[in-house]
Formats: sequence, structure tokens, C-alpha cells
Amino acid sequence: MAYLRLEGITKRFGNFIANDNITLSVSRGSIHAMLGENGAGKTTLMNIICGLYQPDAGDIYLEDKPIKINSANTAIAHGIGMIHQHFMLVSQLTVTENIILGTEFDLRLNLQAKSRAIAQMAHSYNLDIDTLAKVESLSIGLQQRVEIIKALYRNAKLLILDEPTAVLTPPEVEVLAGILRQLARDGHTIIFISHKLEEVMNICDTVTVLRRGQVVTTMKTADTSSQELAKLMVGREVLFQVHKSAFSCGDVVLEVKNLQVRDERNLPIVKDVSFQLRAGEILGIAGVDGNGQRELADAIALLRNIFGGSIQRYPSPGERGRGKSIAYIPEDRQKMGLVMGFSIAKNLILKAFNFLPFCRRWLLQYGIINNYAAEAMQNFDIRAENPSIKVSHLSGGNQQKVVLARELSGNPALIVAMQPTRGLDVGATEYVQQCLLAERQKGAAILYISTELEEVMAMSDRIAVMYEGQFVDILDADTATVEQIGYLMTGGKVSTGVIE
Ligand SMILES: Nc1ncnc2c1ncn2[C@@H]1O[C@H](COP(=O)(O)OP(=O)(O)OP(=O)(O)O)[C@@H](O)[C@H]1O
Repeated sequence: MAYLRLEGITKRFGNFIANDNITLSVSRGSIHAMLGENGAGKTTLMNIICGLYQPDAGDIYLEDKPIKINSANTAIAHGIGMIHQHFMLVSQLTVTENIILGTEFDLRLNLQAKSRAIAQMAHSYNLDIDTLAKVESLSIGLQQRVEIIKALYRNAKLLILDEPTAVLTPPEVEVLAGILRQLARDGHTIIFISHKLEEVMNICDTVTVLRRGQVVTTMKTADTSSQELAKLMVGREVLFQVHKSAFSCGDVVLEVKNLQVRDERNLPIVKDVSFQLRAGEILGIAGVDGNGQRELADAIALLRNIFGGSIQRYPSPGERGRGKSIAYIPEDRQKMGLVMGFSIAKNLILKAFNFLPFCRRWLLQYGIINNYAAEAMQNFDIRAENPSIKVSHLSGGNQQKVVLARELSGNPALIVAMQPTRGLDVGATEYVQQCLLAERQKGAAILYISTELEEVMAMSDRIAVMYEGQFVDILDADTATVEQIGYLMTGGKVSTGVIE
């Protein structure tokens, strides 16, 4: 029986139709993937099911009964729980406090007893956790577990997970897959939003593909393949292969010597890192999230003070003409990459807003800015009605494309790309990688930082593996293996390509 059924759901933002007459059903006890290119309308649809948006037309049925979900509380009362990509936890509070936050008011609240009860409930789902631990002390994987327990505590029977694996390490993905299968066996129904086709094939039973707000198809994963899904999503063949020309080594563009950087708590986070990066070269940095990659990238982009050592750029920034500045694609696009309240057009000229042709006699030239933005939107396939739409109204993937369009303009000599394809669909990922390879071809030196090992391997000429703030080794990408790098990522030592 269909647990959840949507009939003719339509949602408009102004003249733009984000969900266009969507009809689909999700079976009880199944893991149902929602796939779709960036801006296809997945999040909008899920926000409707969770009561955050109201549809302009269409009906929702739960166990064949029509329901109206006019608020997040109504969704929870119907047993619908959403686990957002950006967790909704208060990091200074404990696991227990986070889980009970906003539930029943109890004057005689006994936190110890609640903690024990929650620990017991979590254990019954094989979701063991220290309920007294502060959330800030937990790994990302465990914080996600808290979100799942929070939904189960509110009696969620339908769990919606928005790109849940984007922030997880491969072992954590395995653990999550096990948890979801167990929950489905216990009768929960799961909607799984993802861009990662292999994961959809491995974890999900059924998949619905959306394109431009419409359902393209719903099928069993057993009856399809990653290739077919990619084609259905983006409407064309996707190669899944990075074609990289031979690396021709240029001059040294960046030299980092014995670099030390401290984190927000003044603790050493980058410890004694040294390397050189040459024009036309991609140095990949592989590593589990949180090993100092972010702070290293920030320091190179001059956004963080260094504690020791040096960073030298050749020729130094002062010697370069305007437009030759460093390109930085930060990990957190919403906090560091964009001004969310600004339009697409303004975000695209953030680095050049006080220069000609965008500014003349201290006045912004809106005609020129909008024409420039319209062209960039076309080149980078940024899906929005027009350049004056606020970036806060764009889908996550389209926001990322705005950052890329701005940063890759103006022939940068040095590009620091941190998780540049996170949240992008297969078509957009392919496009971004081609853009970066084209910049490399033109002589840009690129630091490519990603927790996606296969991506680092495909894109890089050399691969540095970062562990606890240090480069454990720098390997030649042509001869390095997944096993070697995986071993190094957990702190192992490899020399001359042989695992010791
Ligand atoms: N509040 C809003 N106002 C205007 N347009 C919006 C709003 N929310 C979403 N949109 C538009 O609706 C479309 C669908 O967005 P949605 O976030 O649902 O896509 P998505 O499939 O989740 O994409 P992604 O994979 O990139 O996250 C996008 O083009 C987006 O710009």
C-alpha cells in the first residue's frame, strides 16, 4: 500500500513553476530516492510535505486518507520528520536537551530520567549514543544520528533525509545505510534525496526522477542503472569520466613553508605543512573532513591569520593586474561564498563592483551588470528567472554555480577549490570539473580539496593526504591507489608507494 501519495502537486514562485503537477506514491517500509538535477524541485516538494510551504494545487494522502499539512507541527503530528542537510541542532546543548527541545512542557522535568529513556529508545533502534554529551563534541555522523533520534522521538513514521551523505565519510555512509535499512524493516518509510547515483542504487528500493519540476519516472532501482538514471536526470548522456590532458609543469605559483594555523579555539589545526604548486598543476588534497583542510584553504586565501611559517605567491598579488586575483571556492557557500540577501547579479560582481565597467563615477551600472549576469547564468546553467533573483531563493546547486561563475571569471592564476562539486548534480559536476581543467590548461595552479576520494584522484596531478593537520605524504596521481590513500587518510604512513 502507498504510505504517502501526492496527486497533482504544483508550487509556483512568482511566474516560476518549481513543482509542476507532481504525482507519485511511496510504499510503506521502502527507501525511496528523489533524484533530480540542481533546481529540479526536490527540496520544494519536501518542504511541502513537511508543511514549510503550501502547494498552489494538488492533494496529499497519508495511508490513503487526504491530509492538509499547513505547518511543521502538523507534519510532525502526522508522523513526518525531516532531517535537513544543515543540521538544526544547538551545539552548546546536550543530546538529550536537543532531542526534547520544543516538545512537551514539563515543570518537573527530570533530565537524568529523560536521558536514560532516550538512550534506551535509541538503543532499541541500534542508534546508540551518549545522551549526556554536548552536540559540539560529536562527529558529524553522530550529529546526524541525533537528528534521526530526534525525529523518531517525535514518532516520525516517514523520514525525509535531504542529501544525508554529503557531509559523511565513506564508513559513516555505510553506517547510515545500515540504520536506514533497519528502520525500513521496522516499518518506517524513508525518502532519500541525493545526487550520488551509486548510493541511490545501493541504498534505495525505488527512485523518482524529477526534471524541471516534473516527474520523469518512478522505477525500482533493481530495474535501472546509474547511467540510465544520470541520463533521465539531466536529459543527456553523462560520461562519468574526467579527461585530463598531460600535465605540463610551469613556474612555481604558490610556495607554502612550515605553515601553522590555529583554529577558533587557538588550538593548532594546521601543523607544519610545506608544498609547492606550479602553474598548470592540480594538487589534490585528500583527507577526512576536519583534518585542517578548511583552515589551510582559508590561510592560502588570506582569510585566516597564520601562526607560523610562510605562504608565498609568485608573482606576488601586487605584481598582478586586476582580475588576476586568487579564486576561492569556499566549503560553506552560504556563509562565505555568497551574500544571501543580494541578487545573483550583485553576487557575481562582488570582487569587481568598484571597477569599470560595473562602476562608473561611484555609480553601479545596472544595465552592464545585468547583461554580464545573464551571460554568466547561461554559461554556468544557473537556473533562475532572471539575474535580480536573490541567491537565497536559489536551489543549493545553483547557489554553488553562482560562486563558481564569479570565482572562475578573470583568468585566476591560483584557484583554491574546496568541495567544489558538493551538492551538484552529475551534469553540473562534470561541467565544473571541465571548467577547472580548462583553467589548468590555461596555466592556473589549482588546489583541489575534497573528501570525495575518487574525485580527487580523477582531477589531480599530485595528491597530498592530510591527516591531523599535516601532509602525511604527497603521491603521484597516476600511480596512487584508493587503498593507499585510504590508508594514509586514517594516519597510516606510506613510502615509495608501498604500504608499510
Ligand atoms: N522561495 C523561493 N522563491 C523563489 N524561487 C524559489 C524559492 N525556493 C525555490 N525556488 C526555485 O525553485 C526551483 C527549485 O528549487 P529546489 O530547491 O526545490 O531545487 P532542488 O531540486 O532541491 O535543487 P538542488 O539539488 O540544487 O538543491 C529553483 O529554481 C529555485 O530557484
